[in-house]
Amino acid sequence: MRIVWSIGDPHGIGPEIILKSFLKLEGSGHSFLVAGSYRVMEYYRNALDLPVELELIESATAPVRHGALPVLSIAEPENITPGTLSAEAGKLALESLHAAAELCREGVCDALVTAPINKESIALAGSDEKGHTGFLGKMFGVPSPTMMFYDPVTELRVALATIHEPLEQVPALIRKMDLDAFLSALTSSLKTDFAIATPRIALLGLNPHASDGGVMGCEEQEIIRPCIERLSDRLQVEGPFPADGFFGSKMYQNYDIVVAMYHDQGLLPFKVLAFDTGVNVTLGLPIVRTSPDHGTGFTIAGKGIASERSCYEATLLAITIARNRIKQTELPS
Ligand SMILES: NC(=O)C1=CN([C@@H]2O[C@H](COP(=O)(O)OP(=O)(O)OC[C@H]3O[C@@H](n4cnc5c(N)ncnc54)[C@H](O)[C@@H]3O)[C@@H](O)[C@H]2O)C=CC1
Ligand SMILES: NCC(=O)COP(=O)(O)O
Repeated sequence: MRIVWSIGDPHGIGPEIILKSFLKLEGSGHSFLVAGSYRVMEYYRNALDLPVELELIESATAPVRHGALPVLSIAEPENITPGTLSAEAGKLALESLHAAAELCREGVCDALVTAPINKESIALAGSDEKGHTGFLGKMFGVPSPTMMFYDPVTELRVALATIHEPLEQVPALIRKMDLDAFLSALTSSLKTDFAIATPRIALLGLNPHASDGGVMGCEEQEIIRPCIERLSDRLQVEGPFPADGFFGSKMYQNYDIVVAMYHDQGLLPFKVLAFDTGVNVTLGLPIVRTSPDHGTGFTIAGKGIASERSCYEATLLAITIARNRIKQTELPS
């Protein structure tokens, strides 16, 4: 497989975790490429004294010296200042993401692994995107890709019904969204990307205690429960479960995936359980995209102490999903 890493925010820990992941993956039989900036990669390689040979390439198909990490230069920033917000950094992050995704669309690379971007820096660069998921959704004409997190150690999977939305808008969005279509698409993606034939899905409630029969809120009775009933003969969906005890009691172990109604409801427990090893996956895109589960880590950028584990796991998962998709296309129809 050929994997492209988009460089992420050049002032964050992205370049460092890419370099450290490459040291672990070089010799794995797969090939790797960074879309971003040679100067930035060289800066972190030198500052952190990481023994990676870099090679500047003009095109993604150019031949590369054995053992070197090729870097496709998308832009070369004037200033590299770890831990700072900047429009130039945000612009490079987005341009690298676009170029890397194009390489996957063209079939030059088999999967995209994105290093973290900083949402404030991309806003300074003039973007109104809230992250990779929305950016890639627009780029590939997929209106609502699904954000899912996977921990390869515990096999915990968490998907989000709503993603980067202000909390006050969540109930209206849950009412407005097509939850049936969301769950059907989730089931299909788990089949193709994770080879789970009949995924068992747990839906969390929106309100405290899943509203205790309507005592504190009504979305469970009006939206979530009817959806589960409608789908009961087609999909394995259960709930709505009270969110507060669901993870602590390990109920999640009875399911292939947990659907949280909003960002922090799902990601808070996920990151408590799996921060180091967790992976962010975008489901529903024509290309394979994974990412570490953490952000740009500005307070530790340039210090050499960032863990590459999540980026490494994201890269392994991207390879697995790319393989699973190929296997699916080879199945008799
Ligand atoms: N995939 C992506 O592009 C993501 C981007 N972000 C963005 O990143 C920016 C910073 O977000 P924060 O909320 O501060 O989260 P963060 O994940 O960057 O940092 C949270 C804490 O975890 C630590 N940390 C993060 N990654 C680490 C690693 N690999 N090794 C050791 N320690 C690590 C940081 O030092 C900090 O103490 C924001 O703009 C956010 O929106 C956040 C999550 C994912
Ligand atoms: N909380 C997840 C996150 O911020 C990453 O979002 P995305 O960049 O994968 O859309």
